[in-house]
Amino acid sequence: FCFYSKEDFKPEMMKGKRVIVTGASTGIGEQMAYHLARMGAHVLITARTEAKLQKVVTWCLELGAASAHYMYGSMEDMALAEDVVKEAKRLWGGLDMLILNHIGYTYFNYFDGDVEHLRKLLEINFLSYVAMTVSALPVLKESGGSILVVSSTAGKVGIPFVAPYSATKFALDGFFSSLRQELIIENINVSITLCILGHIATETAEKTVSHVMQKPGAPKEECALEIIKSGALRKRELYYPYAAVRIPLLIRDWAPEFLDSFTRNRLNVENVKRS
Ligand SMILES: NC(=O)C1=CN([C@@H]2O[C@H](COP(=O)(O)OP(=O)(O)OC[C@H]3O[C@@H](n4cnc5c(N)ncnc54)[C@H](OP(=O)(O)O)[C@@H]3O)[C@@H](O)[C@H]2O)C=CC1
Ligand SMILES: CC(C)CCC[C@@H](C)[C@H]1CC[C@H]2[C@@H]3C(=O)C=C4C[C@@H](O)CC[C@]4(C)[C@H]3CC[C@]12C
Repeated sequence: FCFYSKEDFKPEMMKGKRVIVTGASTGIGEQMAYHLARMGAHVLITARTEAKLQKVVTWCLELGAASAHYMYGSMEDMALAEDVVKEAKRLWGGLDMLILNHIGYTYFNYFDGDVEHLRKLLEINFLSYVAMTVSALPVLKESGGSILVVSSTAGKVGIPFVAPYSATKFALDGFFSSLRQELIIENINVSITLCILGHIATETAEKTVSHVMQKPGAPKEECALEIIKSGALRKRELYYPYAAVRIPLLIRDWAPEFLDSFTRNRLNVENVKRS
């Protein structure tokens, strides 16, 4: 019964919806913008590099977006985070979906003790997500909208060489899982979907980790579509690729030492030289 009663995703669900996608100049965010455009949504995309955003907007219009706009700047600046939501209100008079996806640059290596890097990364990867959510909640309440938070296996289990990044992703789980409970208690019709992603073949990821991974990452196009679907269906969490993410999570609380050693064995750690 549970299986058959589940609602299916249809692209028409996103037609005319007003969506913000952050970090959409490259990678998974860029692919989400293209999927949304094909579905006939209104999109407002963000990142730091204006030239790349311009190209993505042009493609979105070509693909059939109801409208496509961009805003550029660094998400270290909480004023920008708030301005993006203000711009959506100005353009469309409301908002249906907030997709929080951007991340700041981080290294893949032994923790180097740089606390300032961690502080900056917390601002970009975590605090700006909270700031955007605070600004967007009133309009999302009006529309019965959704918040999608893009996270990672490294935001649920301990993975070596990503200590600062991992900290910011664990923070997202704590904050947004707590907020989700409060929205439910108060009968507020805004969904929160935490998207737990494994290794995805984006340019940044391939550059950063191809030397330690034994297999190539999953396709970014399919990943982007699964994220949109999970938000439209108001799921609590998404696991993509399903088995590669879900199985470690099931092992996590029952055999943590086993998962730790399995993870270390799965990475070519000898290729990581202390920098
Ligand atoms: N790829 C992977 O293997 C995995 C990715 N994820 C998650 O998926 C999401 C997307 O990752 P992916 O597509 O690989 O990332 P990319 O590096 O391809 O894209 C990152 C985006 O964020 C923007 N960005 C970078 N720095 C800032 C900043 N300071 N302020 C605002 N925007 C910024 C970039 O544009 P610009 O440089 O122009 O600002 C770009 O648009 C992230 O949340 C990541 O944690 C999770 C698990 C695995
Ligand atoms: C059970 C285990 C075998 C699973 C191991 C999976 C590990 C190796 C996977 C899961 C999540 C992945 C990281 C991620 O989330 C995002 C980024 C940011 C990007 O800019 C650069 C790559 C990086 C650091 C990925 C590196 C590889 C990670 C740690």
